[in-house]
Amino acid sequence: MEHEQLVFCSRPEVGLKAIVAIHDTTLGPALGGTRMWHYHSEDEAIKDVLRLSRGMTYKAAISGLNFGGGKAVIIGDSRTDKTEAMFRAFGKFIDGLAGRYITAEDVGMTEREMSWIHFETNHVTGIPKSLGGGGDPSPVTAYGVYMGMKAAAKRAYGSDSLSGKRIGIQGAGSVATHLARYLKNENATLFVTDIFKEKAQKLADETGAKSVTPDDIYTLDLHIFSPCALGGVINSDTIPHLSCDIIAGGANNILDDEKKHARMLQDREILFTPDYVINAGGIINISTELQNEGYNEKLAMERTSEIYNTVLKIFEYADTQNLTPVEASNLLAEDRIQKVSSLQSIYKPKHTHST
Ligand SMILES: NC(=O)c1ccc[n+]([C@@H]2O[C@H](COP(=O)([O-])OP(=O)(O)OC[C@H]3O[C@@H](n4cnc5c(N)ncnc54)[C@H](O)[C@@H]3O)[C@@H](O)[C@H]2O)c1
Repeated sequence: MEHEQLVFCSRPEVGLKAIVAIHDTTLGPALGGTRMWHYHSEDEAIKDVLRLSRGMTYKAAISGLNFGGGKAVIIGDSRTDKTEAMFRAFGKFIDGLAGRYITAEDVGMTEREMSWIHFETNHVTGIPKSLGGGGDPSPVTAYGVYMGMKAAAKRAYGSDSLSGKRIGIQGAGSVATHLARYLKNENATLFVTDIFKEKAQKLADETGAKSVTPDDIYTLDLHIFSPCALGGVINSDTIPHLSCDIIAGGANNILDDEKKHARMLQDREILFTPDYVINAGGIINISTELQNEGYNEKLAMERTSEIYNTVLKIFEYADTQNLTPVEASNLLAEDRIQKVSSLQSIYKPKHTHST
């Protein structure tokens, strides 16, 4: 997948085994979260970090940000294995990359760990608001998913109102919770699921959703299916069971095989809203932490609301070029990277540089 750099970090005394992947730094330093997950093997972790970091390159590019794509994974159980020493060791490895990679939160991480990493490096975002950061980015991510979902509804139904729409949310974690609140306020009819039944039930109780089993979410009769758990859930096994008009979710890499499964959805006339476009609120949020003026929530929300227009633009481009939305989005992102890259031959005195 044409990565620039893959870094293995090991400190057995504190249980740290981490991998950092830097995919592309044409637009700027590689920005992307750290995921802590109980991978079954190193191979599985490598595959995940390679895919996720590539996704970040496209996400930053399509969102108009001056950042490249990177991601890190820590192999371990986020419920039992976390220690201050582990994350400080990780912070030292990040610091060693001297700003080529800037980390943030992802699945399995909280502000507490970001603060531990911050003890050792400044190349970290998503630190608590009390320390000048933006805190947990998931509320902004959810807002972006909501905006992207509305744009998809506009495209499919001619109106972006989600009132009365039957929407299934997979995963009852951070992004899903904030998303469900927006959807409840619009009077959507919600269904939620999680591998931890009590999490799904808690969200259902709060939002008036119906809690369903993890298997049933794929077969429900829905207007919109919103995967907000892990990647790869739209695949050759699940696509034949789906009964929905739109897929618009916050999870990364929702399609198991991007090309093949985007086509399969197109053939079934299911509108797929590219995940990395609509879940970009998180990176947009943390990117404002890196400005000279510091974190700016209002600006983050304003920029995230632009996801609505970006999604409509992608659908239009896909139409005119006879592409799937994912192909269209990838081409638009690559086009921006290429055009910005071609500007590097213009001489610019160092003191005028800005990010
Ligand atoms: N947090 C952010 O700001 C952000 C930004 C961009 C993308 N994302 C992506 O959104 C997704 C969710 O992120 P989050 O921060 O809400 O994570 P989270 O850990 O808070 O929530 C994920 C939830 O999904 C559940 N889950 C896992 N596998 C499942 C399955 N097969 N069926 C049903 N439930 C399942 C987990 O139990 C958990 O409750 C991830 O793919 C993440 O990469 C998050």
